[in-house]
Amino acid sequence: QVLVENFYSSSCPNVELIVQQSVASKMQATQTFTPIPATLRLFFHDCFVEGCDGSVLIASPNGDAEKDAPDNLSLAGDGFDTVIKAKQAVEAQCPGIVSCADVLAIAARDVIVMAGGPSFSVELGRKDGLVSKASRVAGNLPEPSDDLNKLIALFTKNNLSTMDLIALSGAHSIGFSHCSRFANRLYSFSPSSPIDPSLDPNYAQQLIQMCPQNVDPSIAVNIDPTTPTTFDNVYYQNLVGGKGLFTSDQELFTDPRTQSTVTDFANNPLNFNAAFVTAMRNLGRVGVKTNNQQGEIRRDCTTFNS
Ligand code: HEM
Ligand SMILES: [Ca+2]
Repeated sequence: QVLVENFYSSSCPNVELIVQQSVASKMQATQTFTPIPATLRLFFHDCFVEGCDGSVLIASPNGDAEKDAPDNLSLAGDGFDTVIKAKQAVEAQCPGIVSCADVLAIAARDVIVMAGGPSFSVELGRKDGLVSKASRVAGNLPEPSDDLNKLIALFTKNNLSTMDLIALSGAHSIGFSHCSRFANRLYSFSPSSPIDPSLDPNYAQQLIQMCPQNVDPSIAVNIDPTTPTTFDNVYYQNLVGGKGLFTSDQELFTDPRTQSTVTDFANNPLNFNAAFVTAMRNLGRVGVKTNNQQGEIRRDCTTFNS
């Protein structure tokens, strides 16, 4: 019923090395940063819908799989590709042994390390789920406009604490967002103030420059304007300075319930790292399936076995 760190120690002792090397060659091949944030976000979106079970990886010819849901359309292809390739590398040495859900969990850790974040051991033993439906996504993923009450409620539903919410939001230390996800904060915040007053005015002007009204919907900006390709605690320093990109980010500093933790993480990178590692382990336990009734070891991450 529970995950363990050494789950594959006799059945596939090199699994973590194989995944890490595969992720490294994906990085070599793409020559961009994009696989790193894409893989981390993919893990989050997997765990919050049906649990950490690889359900997000399934491709449907009918376009009705989990990945086809509106909330998942902005998951970058490089994240899927990173996991699918890593699983292929694992299958070549340990066929039918390691789940896609576990490969995704290992890859998510590896990309954090590649971006300069903390390393940690990953609990393993997940089975791959048997359900992947677009219709099961709505309401299970947070929206960038969510306030703290909504965020806490959603994380609580997944057995995650407010501390986990604050720490995991630090993933927004890396990666990109499309303009549409925060444009309301620049142009239509409230009748009296079209620009969200919790935004630093200079940062707001920069965002308006990068994201003019009617901007090409494919344009994306760095979520962390300061150190966008380093996994660090500067995200929290940004929040203190009014440079949280989403309402969901900025709320963590605005709301008195979470402000002191944000300030602590801004000042103490080691406290952030420790909380993040704990929170990633908690995230990796969400809704996991560990027996053969609940799931399978998928051979190809994009299709159920049959
Ligand atoms: C707390 C509530 C959260 C909200 C509302 C949220 C929302 C978003 C949004 C709107 C984007 C931009 C997507 C786009 O336009 O392409 C994004 C990107 C991202 N999110 Fe979150 N997120 C949250 C939590 C998390 C968590 C817990 C993680 C991982 C542990 C995470 C990791 C990422 C990463 C790495 C990106 C960048 C993706 C890329 O560059 O491909 N987010 N998030
Ligand atoms: Ca899932």
